[in-house]
Amino acid sequence: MSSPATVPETDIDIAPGTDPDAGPDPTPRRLPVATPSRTRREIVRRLAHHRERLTLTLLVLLAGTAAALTTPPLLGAVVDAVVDQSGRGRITALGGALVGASLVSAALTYLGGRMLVSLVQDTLAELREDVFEAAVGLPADTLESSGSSDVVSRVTGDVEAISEAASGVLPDITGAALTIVLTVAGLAVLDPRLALAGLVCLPLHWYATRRFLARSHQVYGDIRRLESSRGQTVIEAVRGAETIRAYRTQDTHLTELADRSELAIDRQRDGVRLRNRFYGWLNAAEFVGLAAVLATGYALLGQGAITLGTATAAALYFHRLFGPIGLLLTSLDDIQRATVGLARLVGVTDLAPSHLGPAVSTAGSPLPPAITVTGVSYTYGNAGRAALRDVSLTVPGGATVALVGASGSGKSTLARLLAGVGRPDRGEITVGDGPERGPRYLVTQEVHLFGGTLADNLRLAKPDATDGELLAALREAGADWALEPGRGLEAVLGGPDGTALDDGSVQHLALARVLLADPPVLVLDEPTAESGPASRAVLGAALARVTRDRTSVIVAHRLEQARECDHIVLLRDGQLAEEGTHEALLASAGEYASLWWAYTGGPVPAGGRHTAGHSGTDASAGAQHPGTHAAPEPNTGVGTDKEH
Ligand SMILES: Nc1ncnc2c1ncn2[C@@H]1O[C@H](COP(=O)(O)OP(=O)(O)OP(=O)(O)O)[C@@H](O)[C@H]1O
Repeated sequence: MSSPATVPETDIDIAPGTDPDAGPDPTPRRLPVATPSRTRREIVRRLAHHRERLTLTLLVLLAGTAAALTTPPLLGAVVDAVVDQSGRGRITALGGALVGASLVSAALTYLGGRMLVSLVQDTLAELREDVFEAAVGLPADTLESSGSSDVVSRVTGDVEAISEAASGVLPDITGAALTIVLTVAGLAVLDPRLALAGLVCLPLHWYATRRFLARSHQVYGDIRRLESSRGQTVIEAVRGAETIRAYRTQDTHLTELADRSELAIDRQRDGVRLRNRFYGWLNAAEFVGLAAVLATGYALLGQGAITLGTATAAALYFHRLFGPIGLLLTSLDDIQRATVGLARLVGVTDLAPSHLGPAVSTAGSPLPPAITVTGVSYTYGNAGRAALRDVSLTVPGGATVALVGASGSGKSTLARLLAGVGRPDRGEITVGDGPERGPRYLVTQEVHLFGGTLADNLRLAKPDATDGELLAALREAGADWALEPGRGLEAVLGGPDGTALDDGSVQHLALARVLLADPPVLVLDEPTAESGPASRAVLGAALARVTRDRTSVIVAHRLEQARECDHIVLLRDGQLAEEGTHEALLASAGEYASLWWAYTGGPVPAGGRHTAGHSGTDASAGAQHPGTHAAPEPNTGVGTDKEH
């Protein structure tokens, strides 16, 4: 596979080039937005899952509308009965039928509306879940480059817009659409000429609607993007409040926020202007249509072609259309907003791994997959220098490979790419026979603990794990502290009343999560870096158990950790400098050997020097001058650049 496809093979657009917020500040690359046809297909596909419910709902609504449409002819019949002096009995019977039809219509319309809302809300809930799932699974670089508020605004603002449209206008517009169709049919039954007269308003409706839709899609899309961009500015300012205060750049940030708010407000004003013009056109169309029906009715009555009751029924029918047509067209506003929201949600779901290509399947394969890295280069967006340059290596299936090298040599960057977090600018990474994406698991030293119990934190990795499995994983990960009396799976972690865990314990928990998730490929970035010497030994043993039977890559800060691995890769300045087994690398007397002898106080390789006897020497510390075999300084801890 060549360089990464940022957008999958589904037909989705990156937000249009006419990005209105390209004004005050270049905004981050946006998450994709699905095209209208892709959005339609997705909605149809999702509704098809509820085919029976949908059919039943439409039938109930149709029956309700049909019942309502019996009222104009019944009223017309009352008029004729009065004109013909048919007697009180007939008029009373017609009145009773009118009341009955109205009650049946109201009951069925209410029931159909409730059924429709519940159906749409269920479908929306499924979509929302998929969006969350896709967002959580997005590579960090996609999220970083699109700005976190983009995702946030999609799962809040967009879902809200759709939800409002679904419960507010959708039942009404479905009823309105049915009413329009049945009313025109009713008019045609009364007299086709009356129906034709009513239809003269259609060209005006058509013109106004097309004009409105053509512009409003763009305007509403712009509004949502501008709001998301404004949100991003606020989030960034809150996150960086300390820095902003330290550098006294509050004014700059406030100006930027004001600029973005101004842009959003301007575009919202455009939206209001657009709507007002549209409503003006609708009123004009209704005036023309009713005038045409009344004039035609008057002419036909004059010729004796219809009765007064029929003319009355026709006028009432047409008048009944005002409401539904107006409602349908004015609801286009909400529908348009909801459609824009849907396109943005479908755009995110299309980024889910299932849409990006087949996941690597290890089913049926006895060995965990090998990882092949070919000519991989990577540069961070804001950095001038490449973090990785043309790196190629192979991790055989089931092997454990250590990455070592000076601080900043690219170990963490390579680890992230190997774990599928971010994609190389050039070159490719394959896992087994599969593409770049696959079931890989990354553990960094920054293990996140969520509020909740120990069991909750473990079940993140395997939601259906039994208590027995959780305890077994903890035991195997060396987390004996968790099994002590008074602790246990229900111990609450974090918070004022919760159990505080030290760094080593948190690492145990991370390893237990790996055992539960049981991934075929595991990438561990500095897994024991934060632990003290005693717990380091326990963690080291646990690490050996965790890496067993999987393909593992470990960013090894301590050389004794690297020594335990099947293969060692030394990076220098973003390039692969040395690789081999511990013994082979010592024999070659290169940089690795130099670091090792410095650490253990053993022989000094030719041309090298070392400071002997550091306990716990960091494999990356001290080697700040790429290419030199300078001995490491005493261990000063782990690399400091943790901005990944
Ligand atoms: N988020 C980032 N943005 C820009 N540059 C970065 C970022 N993260 C790392 N770098 C740069 O990329 C290069 C490789 O960094 P990386 O963290 O991969 O090295 P490392 O060998 O893991 O270092 P350490 O042992 O200190 O963690 C360094 O020059 C670093 O400054």
